[in-house]
Amino acid sequence: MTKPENNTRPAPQEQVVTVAYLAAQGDGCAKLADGTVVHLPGTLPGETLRIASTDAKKWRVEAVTTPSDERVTPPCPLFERCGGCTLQYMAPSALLRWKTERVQHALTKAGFTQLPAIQQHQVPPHSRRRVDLAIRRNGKELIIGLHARNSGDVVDLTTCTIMHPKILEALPVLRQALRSLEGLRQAGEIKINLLDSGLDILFSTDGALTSADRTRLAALASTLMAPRINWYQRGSEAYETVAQRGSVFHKFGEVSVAPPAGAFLQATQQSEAWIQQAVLAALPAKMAKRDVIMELYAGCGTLSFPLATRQRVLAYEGYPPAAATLKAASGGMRLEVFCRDLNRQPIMGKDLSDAAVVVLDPPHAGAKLQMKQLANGKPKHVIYVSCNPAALVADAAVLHAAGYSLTSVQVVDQFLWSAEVEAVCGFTHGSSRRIRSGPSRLGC
Ligand SMILES: C[S@@+](CC[C@H](N)C(=O)[O-])C[C@H]1O[C@@H](n2cnc3c(N)ncnc32)[C@H](O)[C@@H]1O
Repeated sequence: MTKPENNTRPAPQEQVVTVAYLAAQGDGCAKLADGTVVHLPGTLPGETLRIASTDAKKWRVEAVTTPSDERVTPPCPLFERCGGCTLQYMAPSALLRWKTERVQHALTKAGFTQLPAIQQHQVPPHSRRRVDLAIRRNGKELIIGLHARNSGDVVDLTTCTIMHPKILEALPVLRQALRSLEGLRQAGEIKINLLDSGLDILFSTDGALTSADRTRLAALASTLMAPRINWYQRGSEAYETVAQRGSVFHKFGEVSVAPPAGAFLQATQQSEAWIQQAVLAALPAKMAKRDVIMELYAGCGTLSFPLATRQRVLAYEGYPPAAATLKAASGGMRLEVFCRDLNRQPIMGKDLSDAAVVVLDPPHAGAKLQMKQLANGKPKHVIYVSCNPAALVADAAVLHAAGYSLTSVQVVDQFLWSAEVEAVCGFTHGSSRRIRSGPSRLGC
């Protein structure tokens, strides 16, 4: 018997649309015939597309009929599957321009209508020195990689266009060694930091390590010449060192620090230098000997040590191991370190007003409570390092309302082919100094 035909499914509708702009995550946005805006991932401004839908809500791209000049062949063979570098079809120069526009848009939305010339920087491929990957058992295989697009599956990173070669080369060795761990039942996570002392590894498993596992991990540290491997069982707060074969250190300029496992570092060595230089360049030209810089969200000292070469610095950090690292390395410098949760206990306005400059580099969510206090204290200069344009809108709006003007902006694209962007913004209170506005300058 032949199956009756299902005539209930509607025929797909088709439309031809033109992409007008990119949304925050880089999806192309186009208007349908009825004026509705649709998000079309994988498309670029100016492109003409044939799109189709069966329910008038979800539209898919059938064909890019007029591709943009800025469309390129994605360099990574895993591009279609891996959820990591979703914008690889965009020429790097277009990507940097778009990220710069996002920062400009954020500052304009915050109220700063007159923007200074923006210096831009972009890291090259194969430079990422800090990765956070998922581990999965798949039969006899072990997968280490990033989540697939729109799914919880993990794509094995057999290659990668962003990772530093030293991390990429370690992955086959890690797969081989972690596969044999009895404590790894189905899943785990691994963070790898490429420090000056070598690979620093922090990983988790869903089971307890056996003594045989610990022997295997000691051998793994030797094979990778990794000075340290730390481990925790999922759900546990604390990690432990399971292999240590040498000292762990990382240098910020002349200063050597011993970062805790999984420590925050800027994504690449080059972008770290650009961010440091941008912060130093945003300092006022003249400072008195007694002037103090207050630094909030200091981490292990990426900015603290360069700043301390200029002035006395009071640095605040909320993660105790990072604050301890910073403190341990601060000897002999004009640097005092305080461990403080700035969400619970922000520095009060009256204390901030004593600082000649406040430098802050908050996490992704921004610094809402701390900004209120900055607006109360009104220190003369504020240097804000942003990793999230949405948070920048809110935080910079507080400065605008408090009477600050924007004096410098540098954009650093350190997460190539993603929508992430860093910006270093200098603000001055009550400045009547006219800023030089003009076209952006490419500084990379
Ligand atoms: C974007 S990182 C910047 C670190 C450092 N400036 C650097 O460039 O390496 C943000 C830092 O803020 C710290 N942090 C996050 N939440 C905090 C809080 N509530 N109070 C104080 N510090 C916090 C994190 O531990 C992290 O070190």
